[in-house]
Amino acid sequence: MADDRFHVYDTTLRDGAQQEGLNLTVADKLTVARHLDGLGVGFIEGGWPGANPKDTEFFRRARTELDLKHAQLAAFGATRRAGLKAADDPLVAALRESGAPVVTLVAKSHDRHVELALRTTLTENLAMIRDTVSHLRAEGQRVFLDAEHFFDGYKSNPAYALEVVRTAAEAGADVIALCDTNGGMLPDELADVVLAAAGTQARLGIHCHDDTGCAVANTLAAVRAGVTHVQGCANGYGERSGNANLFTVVANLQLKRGFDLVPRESLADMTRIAHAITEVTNVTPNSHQPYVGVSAFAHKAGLHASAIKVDPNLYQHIDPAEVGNDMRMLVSDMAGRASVELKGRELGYTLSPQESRELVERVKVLESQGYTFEAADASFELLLRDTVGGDRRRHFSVESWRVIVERPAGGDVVSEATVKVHAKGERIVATGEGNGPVNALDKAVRQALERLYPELARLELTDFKVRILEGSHGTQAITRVLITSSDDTGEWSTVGVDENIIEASWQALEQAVTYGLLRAGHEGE
Ligand SMILES: CC(=O)SCCNC(=O)CCNC(=O)[C@H](O)C(C)(C)COP(=O)(O)OP(=O)(O)OC[C@H]1O[C@@H](n2cnc3c(N)ncnc32)[C@H](O)[C@@H]1OP(=O)(O)O
Ligand SMILES: CC(=O)C(=O)O
Repeated sequence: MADDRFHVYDTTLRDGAQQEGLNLTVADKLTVARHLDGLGVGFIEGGWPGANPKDTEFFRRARTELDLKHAQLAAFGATRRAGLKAADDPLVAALRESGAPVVTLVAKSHDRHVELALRTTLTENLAMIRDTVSHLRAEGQRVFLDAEHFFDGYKSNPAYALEVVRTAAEAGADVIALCDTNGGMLPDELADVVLAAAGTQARLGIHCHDDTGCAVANTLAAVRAGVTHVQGCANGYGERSGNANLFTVVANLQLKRGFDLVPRESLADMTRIAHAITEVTNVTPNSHQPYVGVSAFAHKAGLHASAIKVDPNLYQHIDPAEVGNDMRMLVSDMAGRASVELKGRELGYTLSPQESRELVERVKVLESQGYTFEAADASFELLLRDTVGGDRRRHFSVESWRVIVERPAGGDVVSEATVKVHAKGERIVATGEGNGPVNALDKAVRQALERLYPELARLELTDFKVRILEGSHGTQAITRVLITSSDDTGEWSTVGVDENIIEASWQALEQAVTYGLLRAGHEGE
């Protein structure tokens, strides 16, 4: 069970699910809950039982299907309707019957919202809070209260906003989470309001939206001002611009402020967990996300690399391993000798100063022609091998290739490719038919080489991207082709550039096959 003195409260399955385009099934929610529990958060808000069948079902299935090691489940819902008894409100009943040990009630704390949105009196709103909290407490549930629009409410009517906090605490709510619902606050003004709310003596929490890009900063400012309960969402999911990113909040508090929030080994699993959750949500991971993004510790500038060569801490705020991430060197026209030397080391090669100089020059010239090695790791390694070993990658040489694309009268378009290659002392001529010219070339080259290199059967082209580099030349523009290939154990990318799209594709394809053969253990002749 997590430490009760400071709460890490996740609301991915409720507020995170309010993100446009994010739709979770009950099974997805159960999976995300397991990942969050693996991270060691204290509370997982599972949804709003009674508001929709899926959330009700989630709490029903959670009873038997979730075996949480750290976290407690929280059911979210609103205070009773105006004019109704809490015990008679069907939505309050759904919270009671959810089986969740914790209920988080959302309550209005902004006078204008009470009058305009709830269409009731300020006094009745306080009664709704008091009744609902005390009813659920009497039923044996722990109650937290989300004071909706607290900061805007405080600006409008400070005495009323504070009265909401007091009323909830006196009725038995353990934590009053102050919500920046519209996400419009900045850290300094938010901290001042938290300090004012601390005068109520209630235990305070914080729930921030990211509409000013300050949700994490606001959360940290609130902690500094005394809150002991932080809410947020995995990967910063949430309505509009999202919620405070819980991963960033936890990493900041634990690594920069010395809080002991999640087990050290769980923090070191954070990058994996963040990505595992994106697999479930089907939301493309933000590669630039602090701490856990794939680019969070990727270095492109040559000057950075030259300092990192001496000491990685010179250009990194933490050791990436603390959050389960890795440092990566990117090679591009911004590289220097140190960049390629370190990248070489990452790939298992030791480059001499002369080789590094030569390689960096080749990279810069090729990038000026349109190649990109940052996105084509395998092409860079082949270039490196050429540089250090003097063309060590000849598994086959190409005499010629030809592609015919034809649409016979009344028929479908067909492509046919012929390749003439030399490999292991043989001259081989092979043809392939495909639904497009690149597919036909791919089949022809496999047809030519598979007898000599049977491992090629495991190689698969998984992605093919084309980009026009100089649009001003219309159909004569320079084309860049990036191919991603995979085998049983991983994937790699290669690049080709030419005015002719088929030649650019062929370059990327030839390198993809060569690299695949290297991976299969063939050093080449
Ligand atoms: C800031 C936040 O993100 S809070 C979470 C918001 N999340 C959601 O709204 C998602 C789930 N919501 C729903 O499924 C639906 O809105 C329901 C089931 C809750 C309510 O649906 P409906 O009964 O059709 O009402 P509708 O959504 O139109 O209006 C909400 C009602 O709740 C009332 N209400 C709003 N906030 C509160 C509150 N804190 N306490 C009590 N009642 C409230 C409104 O005044 C309105 O009442 P009315 O029916 O008398 O007009
Ligand atoms: C409760 C909540 O999600 C908010 O006020 O933003």
